[in-house]
Amino acid sequence: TTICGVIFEGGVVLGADTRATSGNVVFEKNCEKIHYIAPNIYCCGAGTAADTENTTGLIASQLELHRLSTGRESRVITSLTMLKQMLFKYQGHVSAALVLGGVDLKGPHLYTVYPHGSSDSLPYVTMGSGSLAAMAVFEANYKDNLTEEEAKLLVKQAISAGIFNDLGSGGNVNLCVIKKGKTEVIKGYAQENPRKYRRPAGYSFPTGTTSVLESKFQRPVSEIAVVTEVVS
Ligand SMILES: C#CCCCC(=O)N[C@@H](Cc1ccccc1)C(=O)N[C@@H](CC(C)C)B(O)O
Repeated sequence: TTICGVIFEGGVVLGADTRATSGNVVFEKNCEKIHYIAPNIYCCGAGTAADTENTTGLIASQLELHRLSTGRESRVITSLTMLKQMLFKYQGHVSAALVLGGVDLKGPHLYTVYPHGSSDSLPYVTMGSGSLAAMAVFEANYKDNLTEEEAKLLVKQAISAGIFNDLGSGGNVNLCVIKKGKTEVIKGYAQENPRKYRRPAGYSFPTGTTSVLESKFQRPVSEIAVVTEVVS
C-alpha cells in the first residue's frame, strides 16, 4: 500500500493506491483504502485490510453516536484519540497503519496512527509499503500554503511513485479533498495502468450450436438413477 496526506491552505488532501496483495499475488486490483470516519473526517489505511476496515468502521460508528449526543460536528482530535487508544489496547496485534485527516472548527488536521497506538501530527505524511517512494516525492516538492490543485497533483505524484516503484502498491490513484463544509472523494483520479488487451466482450455462439436433447427436469427420477448407474 501507498497512502498519504498533505495540508494545503484550504484543508487536507488524502491519497491512496488500490492494490491488495496476498504474498506475491495481487488479491484485489481496485480496493478502497480511504475510509469514511465523519462527514469532515476521512482515514486512509495500510496493513491488514480487515483490521483497517473494522478499526475505521468502529470509530466512525462511535463518532456518529457522539455527534448525536453532543449535536456538534466531530473534531479530528476525537477520532485520533479513539483510534490510538483502541490500537494501543491491542498492543499492535491489530495491524492498522493509518493516515487520518479532516477539517473541524479548529482548522485542518493531519495525523498518522501506527498499529501500536503512537501518532504524529505533521503537514505531510505517508504510510504503507510504498511510503518511502511517496515520501521522496514530498521531501522534494512539498511547500507550505499549496493551492488545492497543487496539493491534489502533489498527492497524485506521491501515490504514483508508490504504484510504480513498490510491488505492494498498484492500480489507480484515489483522492479525498476535505475543506471547511465540503468533502469530495475522487475515485480513479488517475488511472495509469489500463488493461492492455480486453478479452472479447462475451462469446457469440449462434443459437443451436449445442442442441438441447432433453432437460433433466422433464425425465422421471428413475431414469436419472439409471443414467447415473451406467456412468459410475
Ligand atoms: C489472504 C488474504 C487477504 C489479505 C488481504 C490483505 O489484507 N492484504 C494486505 C497485505 C497482507 C497483510 C496481512 C496478511 C496478508 C496480507 C494488503 O494488501 N494491505 C494493503 C492495504 C489493505 C487495506 C488492502 B497495503 O498495506 O499493502
